[in-house]
Amino acid sequence: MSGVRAAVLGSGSWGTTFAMVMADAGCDVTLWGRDEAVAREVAEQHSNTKYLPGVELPPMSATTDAAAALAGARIVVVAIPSQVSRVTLEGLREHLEPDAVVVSLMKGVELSTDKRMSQVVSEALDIPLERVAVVSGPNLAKEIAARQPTATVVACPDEDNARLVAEACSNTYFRPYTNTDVVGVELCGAVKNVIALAIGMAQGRGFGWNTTATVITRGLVEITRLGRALGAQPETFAGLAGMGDLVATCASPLSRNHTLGKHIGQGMTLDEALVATGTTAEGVKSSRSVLELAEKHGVDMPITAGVVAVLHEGLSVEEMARALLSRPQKAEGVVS
Ligand SMILES: NC(=O)c1ccc[n+]([C@@H]2O[C@H](COP(=O)([O-])OP(=O)(O)OC[C@H]3O[C@@H](n4cnc5c(N)ncnc54)[C@H](O)[C@@H]3O)[C@@H](O)[C@H]2O)c1
Ligand SMILES: O=P(O)(O)OC[C@H](O)CO
Repeated sequence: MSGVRAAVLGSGSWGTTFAMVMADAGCDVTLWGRDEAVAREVAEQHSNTKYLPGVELPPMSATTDAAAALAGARIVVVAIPSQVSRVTLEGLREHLEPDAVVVSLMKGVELSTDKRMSQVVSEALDIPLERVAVVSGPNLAKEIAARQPTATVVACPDEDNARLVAEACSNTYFRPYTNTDVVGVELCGAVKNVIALAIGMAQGRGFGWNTTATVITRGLVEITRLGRALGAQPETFAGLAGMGDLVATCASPLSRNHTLGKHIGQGMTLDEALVATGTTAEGVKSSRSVLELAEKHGVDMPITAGVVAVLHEGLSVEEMARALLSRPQKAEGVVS
């Protein structure tokens, strides 16, 4: 999409990779981050060795000046940790162009409000939800930065805006599909991180593929159950943002949530696991807000509850497994 001005906020793994995706799609991209050295390296040396070692980036601008990044930007992409997005975006609101479409790449649910990231973006920037899109799918940044083929979902209530964003990130290795089910796509992205933590815990404890397949499948049931209670479309859960991302995140050692869970399963404390994993593992905090959201809507999410209990309440992985398997027998299905 030749020449469209885009700003990407967040110069970590996914922000830098998505800036690369859009630049390779023909956009005129400026990457914004807090770190002056990273911005200089991206702009002058076409690399970001802290987050994407060994990757050669296409030419793009990079700055720590948010006003400069946002000036003239038709598309603004947000790729910072979910829990700091509200305060960060409130500080940038005055620089947003009046016609800008804002894209959330974040896969989390806000603590204290239990809001999805598109809701947080809309409130923090004071723009309608029709101008907020979300991108979610099986999108491990390091594989995409190596220009390996993948697909994703661009969801927005306004189909024209979904198409605008899809065109702006469509290139030879990245294929977006559009969708209007923002609730479903966003919940898939946030809750799969919690399920990936559970699978990492199981694998770290030494459990094999039967356990992994069980947790993926029943995890998808939990995501679907919550999504349906919140008005999502059932078919979203079988798509790229649902099953697709669950498979990628739960199978790959590149997933930070999976890796952190594995450290816990191998016996580390949460603090030790956070240090060992580094960068953002959204599921650690979002597991609590997802569980709260489920409780508010009367939705049963036993795997999510188990993850919260292991991470934050001192339950062991063995105790979590026993608790999950000792629940009353029932028929298989999404609603049960
Ligand atoms: N990495 C992936 O493969 C991937 C893929 C899809 C979605 N995501 C999602 O994208 C979001 C960002 O993840 P990431 O992988 O880029 O994380 P990251 O840890 O690699 O980078 C986060 C960036 O945000 C910056 N940051 C942190 N606090 C900030 C603040 N207060 N103000 C401004 N900048 C701040 C950090 O300096 C860093 O540059 C997460 O919600 C994640 O779930 C990541
Ligand atoms: O590294 P994770 O666990 O944040 O997962 C990255 C992406 O969300 C995978 O699609």
